[in-house]
Amino acid sequence: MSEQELKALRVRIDSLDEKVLELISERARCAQEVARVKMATLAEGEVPVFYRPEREAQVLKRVMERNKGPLGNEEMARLFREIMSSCLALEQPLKVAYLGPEGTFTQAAAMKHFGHAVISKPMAAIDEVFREVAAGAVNFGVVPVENSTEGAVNHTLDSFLEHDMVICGEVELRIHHHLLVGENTKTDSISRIYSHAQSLAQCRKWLDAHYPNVERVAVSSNAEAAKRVKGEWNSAAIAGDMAAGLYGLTRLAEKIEDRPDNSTRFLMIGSQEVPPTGDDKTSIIVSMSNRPGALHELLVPFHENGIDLTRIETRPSRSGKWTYVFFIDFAGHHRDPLVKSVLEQISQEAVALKVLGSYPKAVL
Ligand SMILES: C=C(O[C@@H]1C=C(C(=O)O)C=C[C@H]1O)C(=O)O
Repeated sequence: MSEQELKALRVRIDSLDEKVLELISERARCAQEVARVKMATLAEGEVPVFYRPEREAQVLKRVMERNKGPLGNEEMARLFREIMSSCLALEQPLKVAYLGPEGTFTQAAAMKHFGHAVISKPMAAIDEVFREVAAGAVNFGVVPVENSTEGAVNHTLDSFLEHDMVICGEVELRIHHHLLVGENTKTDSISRIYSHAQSLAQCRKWLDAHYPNVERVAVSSNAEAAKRVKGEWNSAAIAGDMAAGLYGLTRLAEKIEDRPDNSTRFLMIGSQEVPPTGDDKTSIIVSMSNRPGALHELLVPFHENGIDLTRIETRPSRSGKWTYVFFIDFAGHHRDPLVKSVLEQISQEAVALKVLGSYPKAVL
C-alpha cells in the first residue's frame, strides 16, 4: 500500500471518528433526557429507577441482530455495552459490590455485565456481597454461581437461603487459568501453588501431569493467590489475566484449565424486579416434604407445560437433618401466564416456594 493511500484512509477515519463522537454525545444527551423524564414522572415518595436491565438487554440484542460486520456480534455488543454504561453513569453511577479482591473473575464478570463506568467495591466473601446489597450500601452485587467443570458454588446457593435477594441478571465468562510467577520466583524450585479451591480443581489434570508433587494451597481467591506469590521465591499461583496484570506476574504456562470450554456463570443480585423481555430465565428455591415421589411431582408441571429446565441443584435445607431444598432455573418469566400456572401448581405440593427472580438471559 502506498503512503498516499494510507494517508487518505487516515483522513477518512478521522472524519468518521468525528461523526461517531457526535453521535455518541447525542446518545448521551438522550440518556440525560431519559433521566429527566424518569424524575418528572415519579409518584410521590417513589424512588427513581435509572438502571433498566431489560432495556439494556434489548439494546444489545438489537445491535447484534443488525450488525453486518466486519466486527463480530460479541465485539460490537461489547462496545455498545460500554457506551450504555457511560450513558447510565450520566443518569446515576451504579454502585456494584463483587467478590474481591481486585482482579478476580467476579470483577471481570461485573465489568462484562455493567461496563466500566460503575463504582465497584471488592468484598472479602460471598456472604459480604449479599450483606452489602441488603444494607443498601450498593445497588447490585455480583457473585459466582456455577462452573461448567466444577459445578455449583455452594456459598452462593446457601446465601440465598439466608438473604432476601432478587436476581436481576446473569453473565457467563470463559475462564482461562495461567500458571503465574513473580520476578523473584525460582521457576525450577517451585514447591507450592496457590489458588482458589475451584481453580485448583479446574486445573487438576494439568497439575497432576506437570507438578504432581508440589503442594496445592487453597486460598480465598485467585487474586489473593497472585498477591502472595509476589513476595515469595518458591511459589506460583493459578489465576487469570486480570490478576496477572494487577500484580505484575508472568505466565509460566497459559490456559492450563483441563476443559477448554471452562466457563463460570455469575448472578447479579439486587432488590429490583426486572420486567419481561421475551427471552428470560427464572430462578426459584423449592423445599418439598421428604416423601416418595416428591421430586417427580415437582418436575411434572414443567414437563407438562413444555418449560425448559436449565438447571437443578440440591442443597441441605439447614432447617432439619437430611432435608433438602432445590434450586431450579428455567426459561421464562414469572409473569408469563404459563409460568404463573406452573408455579401455582408447584406451590400446592411444596413446603415452601420462593421466586428468586426473573431476568434477561445473558446476551454477552
Ligand atoms: C436510557 C435509559 O437508561 C439507562 C441507560 C440505557 C442506555 O444507555 O441505553 C438503557 C437503560 C437504562 O439502564 C433508559 O431507560 O432508556
